[in-house]
Amino acid sequence: MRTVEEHLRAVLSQLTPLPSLQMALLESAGTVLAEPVTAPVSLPPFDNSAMDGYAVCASDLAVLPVTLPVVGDVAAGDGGVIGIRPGLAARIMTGAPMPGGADTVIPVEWTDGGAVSVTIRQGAAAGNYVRRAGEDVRAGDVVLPAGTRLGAPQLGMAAAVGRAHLMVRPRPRVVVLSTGDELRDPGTKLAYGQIWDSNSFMLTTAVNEAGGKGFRQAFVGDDASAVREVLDDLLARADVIITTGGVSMGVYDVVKEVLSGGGDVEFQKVAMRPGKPQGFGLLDGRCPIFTLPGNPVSAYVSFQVFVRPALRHLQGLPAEGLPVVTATCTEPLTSPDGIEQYLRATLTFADGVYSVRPASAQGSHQMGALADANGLIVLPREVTEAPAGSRVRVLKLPS
Ligand SMILES: Nc1nc2c(c(=O)[nH]1)N[C@H]1C(S)=C(S)[C@@H](COP(=O)(O)OP(=O)(O)OC[C@H]3O[C@@H](n4cnc5c(N)ncnc54)[C@H](O)[C@@H]3O)O[C@H]1N2
Ligand code: MOO
Repeated sequence: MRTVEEHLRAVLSQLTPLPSLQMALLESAGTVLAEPVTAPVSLPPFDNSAMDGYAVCASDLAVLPVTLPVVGDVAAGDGGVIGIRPGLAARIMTGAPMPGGADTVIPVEWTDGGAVSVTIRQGAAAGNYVRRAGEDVRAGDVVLPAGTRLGAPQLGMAAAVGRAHLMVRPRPRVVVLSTGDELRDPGTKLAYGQIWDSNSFMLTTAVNEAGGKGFRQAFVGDDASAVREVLDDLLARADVIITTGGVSMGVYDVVKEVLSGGGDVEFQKVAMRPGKPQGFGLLDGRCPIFTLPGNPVSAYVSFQVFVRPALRHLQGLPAEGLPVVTATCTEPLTSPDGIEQYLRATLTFADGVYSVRPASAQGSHQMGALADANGLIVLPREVTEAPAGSRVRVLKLPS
């Protein structure tokens, strides 16, 4: 049997990051920058007011109250035609350019709010509520390095430095296909022996959580020609395909049957629980395909351990898995020798320390315990026993 590390290495060795392309700003949400973004101008581009009030000369505020004539208004967006000198004030709005000659801003609350002349009750030194040109970003600064995942603040930053398009690596389009004669769509009636397809919904969501673009394909039954037809079809629109089911030792294990022949996909037993039967390859020599086991918990754990790092690699990011913490386990644990075990668990953080409690239900069909968990305890291959109070590694599940 392969170890988890060996299987992951074998998967990653066959993947190359997706080519970068130019995308409009909003479309690029969730993609990864393939170029550094530099600021063509400083931000703010000009000295401006942080408050609605009056632009004045600080030297006029030595004795208070003081009354000054108001020479005019400056609003945000004004081209800055107004200037003042000592003895004068300009009414100014937040974001408006500082008038020439003014060196400080007095908020309207510290004044009588006059339009023709203003009486100022409270003073301030030069620079009060003035936002200086370049105090946020300087022209020429790299504001977003290549390899940044574009979330809301990063898109805002790109827009703030005037970018309408960015060179990015797109979110990999990942199509999830469940297989099995027993499957039916949620919302329909079940006959005895049937179950609702949960894997495709779970994994499509997991893809999105991992930065990919998930698409759920309607499930197919245990029919080799139907599976082959759907897979052929998916080649045109998927960067990655994930199947679930049909890969163990049963006589209806149709995914294995369809993909074993061509040599594109290798089926392996990996020394892990859950998730032992794994398949991976390049369909038609080009499209990565993961054939994950059908048991829902096995499929989910396999996704987090193998598919998540692969999706990151495709986006040119380090092929990392879920974040890991060390926690004190509240219960004694046992594990078969030579198998890496992933136990569904509840992770808590109190007084600066993580504790973790394994779920009592650890079957690979037991979705209840998975849905209730926020962590996976990882027991390495060589560990067969861990007494209560042991320090264990825990993968934090996306929330
Ligand atoms: N003789 C052996 N039998 C099994 C072995 C083995 O080594 N020798 N391995 C077991 C392990 S471990 C796993 S994991 C499963 C993997 O089986 P398959 O990938 O072939 O999956 P299926 O047989 O199609 O289904 C397994 C199980 O999961 C349910 N399932 C399948 N798809 C879905 C879905 N989309 N949504 C919800 N549930 C699904 C299915 O009904 C089965 O109960 O094989 C063991 N057997
Ligand atoms: O490996 Mo199976 O994935 O244990 O249930």
